[in-house]
Amino acid sequence: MRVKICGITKPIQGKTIASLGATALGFICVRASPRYVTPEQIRAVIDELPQQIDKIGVFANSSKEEIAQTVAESGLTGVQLHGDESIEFCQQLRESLPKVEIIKALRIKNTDDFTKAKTYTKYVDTLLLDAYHPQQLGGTGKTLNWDTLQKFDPDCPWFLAGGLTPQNVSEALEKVKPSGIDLSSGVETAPGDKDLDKVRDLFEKLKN
Ligand SMILES: O=C(O)c1ccccc1N[C@@H]1O[C@H](COP(=O)(O)O)[C@@H](O)[C@H]1O
Repeated sequence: MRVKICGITKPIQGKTIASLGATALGFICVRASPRYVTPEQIRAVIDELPQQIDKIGVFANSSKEEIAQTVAESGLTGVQLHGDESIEFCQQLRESLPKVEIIKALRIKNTDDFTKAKTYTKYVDTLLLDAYHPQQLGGTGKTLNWDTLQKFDPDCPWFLAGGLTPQNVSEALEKVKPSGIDLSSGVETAPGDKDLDKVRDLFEKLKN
């Protein structure tokens, strides 16, 4: 199973989290977020990482040009679209960045959003489901209702996100069978500052 730890800001934390077992690290490219990092800061983290780990930039309603420029400057291998990006936008971005993994994130408000999520599967590489919050785009610590996700089985790989912690991840994975999980605020001491003990605890829980 893929394990993505998101909201990395510090090279030493990125390197340690990769060595603990993360398969992907995420970098917030949304300026309004307290976890925002510039392309130069992302590059400084990526320079310390093993080649095989996925390096995902998180964007929300950015232009294709801005995304492409950030990818080129930083060395990202994937982009997570966490805003209101349309199917057409995802399709065009995939054409212009054919070697980059395109992940469409959907913030789930009600069960209609599962149907909406499935309409993207042909046009992206991966889906990500996060919890809806009226004021914040992500990194909210809010969980999805995992019971409603038991039958979610799209035609492409998908990440479960939203409020996952070392304490609740086992319960989530008993109920839901995603291709990967994504954690941010559940393994932090403060926004953008990862708690390495919590990350260790997470990987211990995932071994069982
Ligand atoms: O983390 C942020 O600040 C953020 C800002 C804008 C869009 C997405 C953001 N984070 C994403 O939120 C989810 C879940 O986070 P959490 O585990 O509930 O804290 C995760 O996919 C992050 O990539």
